[in-house]
Amino acid sequence: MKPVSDKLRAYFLLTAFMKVNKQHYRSVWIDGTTVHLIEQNLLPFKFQIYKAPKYTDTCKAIKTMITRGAGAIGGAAAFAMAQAAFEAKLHDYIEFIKTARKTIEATRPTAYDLFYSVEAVYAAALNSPEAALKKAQELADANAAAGKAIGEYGNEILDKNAKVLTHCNAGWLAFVDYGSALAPVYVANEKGKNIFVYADETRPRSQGARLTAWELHNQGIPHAIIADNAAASLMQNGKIDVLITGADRIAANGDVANKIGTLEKAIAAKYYGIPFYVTAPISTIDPNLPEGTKITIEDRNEDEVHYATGPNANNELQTIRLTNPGSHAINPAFDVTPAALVTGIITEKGIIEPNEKAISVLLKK
Ligand SMILES: CSC[C@@H](O)[C@@H](O)C(=O)COP(=O)(O)O
Repeated sequence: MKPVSDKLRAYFLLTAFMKVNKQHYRSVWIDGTTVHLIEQNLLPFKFQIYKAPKYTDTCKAIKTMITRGAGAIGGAAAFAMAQAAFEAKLHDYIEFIKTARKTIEATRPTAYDLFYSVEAVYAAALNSPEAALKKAQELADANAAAGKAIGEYGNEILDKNAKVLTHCNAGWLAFVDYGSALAPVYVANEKGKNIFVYADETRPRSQGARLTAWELHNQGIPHAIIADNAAASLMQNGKIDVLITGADRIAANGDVANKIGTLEKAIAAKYYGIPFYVTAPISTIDPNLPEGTKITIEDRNEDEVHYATGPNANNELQTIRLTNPGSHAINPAFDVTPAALVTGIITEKGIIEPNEKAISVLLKK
């Protein structure tokens, strides 16, 4: 990937607008060699920063979903690889960074941004820890800038007063900044288009009900949370104009892995003739995977289905069981939507058709 120019970086800083309590935050950043991450497991009830002084702490943050979402995972993984390079100075340098690379790559299997970032920062780390840190920072800046560009391109598909359905959270929390699926909504509403968003709750971890809703509320975007099983009925009743989601990995033929539940929304959208756009930076496209069926789908712990955490009447966070004690649950984290159900992929370099030819042209740009 091309390094972000000083001009682009300055532009980004001037136009940054993802704010919490009037202060601009990224979802992940590095200060010295300590990685800072917004603790997403506590949102929307508590806003807290998790500090990761060692690369293994950053790995833990990715594994336990303190940070989550393809772009944020990519940013965190890039910084983890840079942290490892500094830690490696005290050890057999090459052995240490090799092991660290494997450890970081083992944190989560589906989001391609993680592998994309680790590969690039590892290559830089072969030169020096300083080069690794520089590369990691460039990747984080590029991810934020990509979100802004996706927002500008995505704005073009949104009519005034459009009603958008989104699934999971692909807003700025899921990236370094700006986000993918919510970025077009942010840009369109800045331009006065009055977009309304339906946020699927997105069980089992409820990223839609918790994170997307929190983001939209903070940005003053009109929205409603809907139960996961409500979307098709809303489509049938003409309440949804367009679907926009993020992506965790896009295969070379345009098949899209995204949060579990995306596939059924895409099928319903096709049935009702509603356009379905996927938003993603180029770092989410895996050119080595010919089709989506080859994408590794993460199997997560069944407790995510059984339990949920939220505030009780005293505003203390409490975890409660939701399901029949004694029953098992199955918890695949992602599904694959075939390219034939996707209207277009909105990237930082424009909107493309979801097919092999368009993707290979895009990757050469
Ligand atoms: C920007 S990532 C795409 C999203 O729609 C979604 O699948 C996601 O946020 C990833 O899931 P998560 O398991 O929360 O890391």
